[in-house]
Amino acid sequence: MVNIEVRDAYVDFPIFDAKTRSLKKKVFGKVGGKIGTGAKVPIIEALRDITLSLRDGDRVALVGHNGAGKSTLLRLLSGIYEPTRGTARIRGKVAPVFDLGVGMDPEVSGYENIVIRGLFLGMTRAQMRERADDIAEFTELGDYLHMPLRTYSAGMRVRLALGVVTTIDPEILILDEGLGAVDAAFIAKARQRMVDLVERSGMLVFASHSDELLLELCTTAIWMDEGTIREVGDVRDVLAAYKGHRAMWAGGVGTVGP
Ligand SMILES: Nc1ncnc2c1ncn2[C@@H]1O[C@H](COP(=O)(O)OP(=O)(O)OP(=O)(O)O)[C@@H](O)[C@H]1O
Repeated sequence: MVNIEVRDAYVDFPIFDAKTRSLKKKVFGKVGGKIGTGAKVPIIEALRDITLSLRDGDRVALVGHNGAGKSTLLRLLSGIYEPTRGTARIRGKVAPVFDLGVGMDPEVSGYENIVIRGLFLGMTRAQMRERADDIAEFTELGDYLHMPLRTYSAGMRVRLALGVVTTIDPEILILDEGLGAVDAAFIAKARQRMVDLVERSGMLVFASHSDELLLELCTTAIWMDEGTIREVGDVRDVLAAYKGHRAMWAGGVGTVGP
């Protein structure tokens, strides 16, 4: 059975080397979680009072401005962070995809990295060997797959990582956006593989600033704001509410043309 239950969860980061004097001037920024200065050490309250229940088949988008707590929540849902207070119970095997480059070794070849990255995401060596040809073809990296990863450009690395990620069979797929370095044509090619990946995943939680991708892959959405859940609902409704707020927050209404 695949599910995640989070109850009254908080995640705090105490900052031991902060310049507390300037914090007391209370110059508040527009982004980020609340900074508590009551204790001896300033504490960033990245998540506050999170209660959430996710089931098999859920396809959840996470939206919110920079520092709203999306990545922290994804790490909590992956079991990478423990809540400071409250509980987070995760049932199912999690494939966390935060930084596409994590779990790769710059000194070994692209082919070897296909296996290493697959192991990192919970696959077996045999499963990855079986899928290596398909991944190789998808990446279009040709003979570069025999070269050490350190010789690859940023976009070439993302191609390899995306090739691997889109062949796995996850129970719980946790995705943080990180597709910036690849060219648009490759993203278009990767899109169908992403859709197939999500279809065979038990559960998806996906944080992204791309409305288009969220609408394609997700059915419900959670709007994070200053470390709390501001709204949960149908992905279209929540995106519309968030975008309306974002336009107001930026000091304008809608987009400003040239
Ligand atoms: N390792 C950390 N140490 C200290 N503070 C952190 C750490 N990680 C996150 N934070 C703080 O927690 C808050 C939430 O950050 P988080 O990365 O979850 O935001 P986000 O919604 O993913 O933002 P973005 O859209 O910019 O990626 C921010 O105020 C950030 O400064």
